[in-house]
Amino acid sequence: MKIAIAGAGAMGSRFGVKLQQAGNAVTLIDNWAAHVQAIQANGLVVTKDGHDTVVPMTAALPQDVHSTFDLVILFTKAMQMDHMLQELKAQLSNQPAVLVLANGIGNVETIERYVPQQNIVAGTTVWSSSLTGPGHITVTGTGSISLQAIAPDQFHDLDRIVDTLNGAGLKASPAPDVLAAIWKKAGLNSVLNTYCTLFDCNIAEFGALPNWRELTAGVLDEFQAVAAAANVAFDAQADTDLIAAQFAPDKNGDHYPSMHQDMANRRPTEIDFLNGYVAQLGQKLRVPAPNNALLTQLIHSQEALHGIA
Ligand SMILES: NC(=O)C1=CN([C@@H]2O[C@H](COP(=O)(O)OP(=O)(O)OC[C@H]3O[C@@H](n4cnc5c(N)ncnc54)[C@H](OP(=O)(O)O)[C@@H]3O)[C@@H](O)[C@H]2O)C=CC1
Ligand SMILES: CC(C)(CO)C(=O)C(=O)O
Repeated sequence: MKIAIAGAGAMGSRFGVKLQQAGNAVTLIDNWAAHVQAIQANGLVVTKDGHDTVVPMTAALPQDVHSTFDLVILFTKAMQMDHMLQELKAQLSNQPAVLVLANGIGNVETIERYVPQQNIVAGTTVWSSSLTGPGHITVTGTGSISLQAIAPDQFHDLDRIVDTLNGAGLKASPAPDVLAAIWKKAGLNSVLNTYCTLFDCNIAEFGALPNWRELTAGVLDEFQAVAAAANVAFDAQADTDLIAAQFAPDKNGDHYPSMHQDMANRRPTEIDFLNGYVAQLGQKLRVPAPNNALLTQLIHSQEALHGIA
């Protein structure tokens, strides 16, 4: 398959390598010029278990991409997605399938402004990765992907996408209810990303806290109440189990969540698409979500203290 990874930071690069190694023609597209130039000049450096591998890859700034693709995988941050879609309008006019696996709630609504519903596939992933510097990622653990077409009756290529991802060892499977899957992942991120950032710890260290279950329930019980009012299926207990499954080192125990990486790199976080989204929706639906509102304020305060606009 001819695949564009639009947003080739930590995750986009990790997925790009795996898809290329499985025989796909992959182009990494990103707006960070130093990152693109480093890959063009030296290849992408992937550090795993202390060993570096250099992978030659095609990388380009969005304005320098002139080919068309069968599949565009969107892996920007939630707040960069609109801009990336605008930049790729010419490529999107060729009607590729567009797959989004970025974290946060509300990405599909952004994509629908540029891509017909029948071409959109959405999902979530618990793979992880860190962007260590321009042209350099560090990876640990393994993960999986859940995905579904937004208009399943009109999209007939899901099996091909699932097979392509699985051919690259990415462990993909169709989700019966994609909105429920997105909320489930957002619940996990609203616990792990937010607390690990505030406590400056990795996922295993959060899991070792004696009160991790109370901290988790404070977030997820509110998610469940807001989800019920919004007619979205959400099970706080199932999400707690998914969170507990991340603590092992061969899963995501050694990983510092992407929000922690953003704060460390002095970059804006996705908090408004996670706890902040649920706090705001709760306000609109008259379902109180004070813990999520407070956590949103705490992260924004930390951003301000770090000088992040
Ligand atoms: N990292 C992870 O383990 C996981 C992340 N996700 C989700 O995947 C999506 C993509 O996240 P992720 O891959 O972590 O994103 P990254 O932060 O690695 O990269 C996103 C973009 O931010 C910019 N950027 C990042 N770091 C720098 C820097 N130091 N200097 C300049 N620009 C920089 C680049 O684009 P630009 O120049 O255009 O700003 C880059 O494409 C998000 O929704 C995230 O929540 C999901 C699962 C796990
Ligand atoms: C915590 C993790 C790895 C879960 O997959 C994630 O989504 C992130 O770092 O943003």
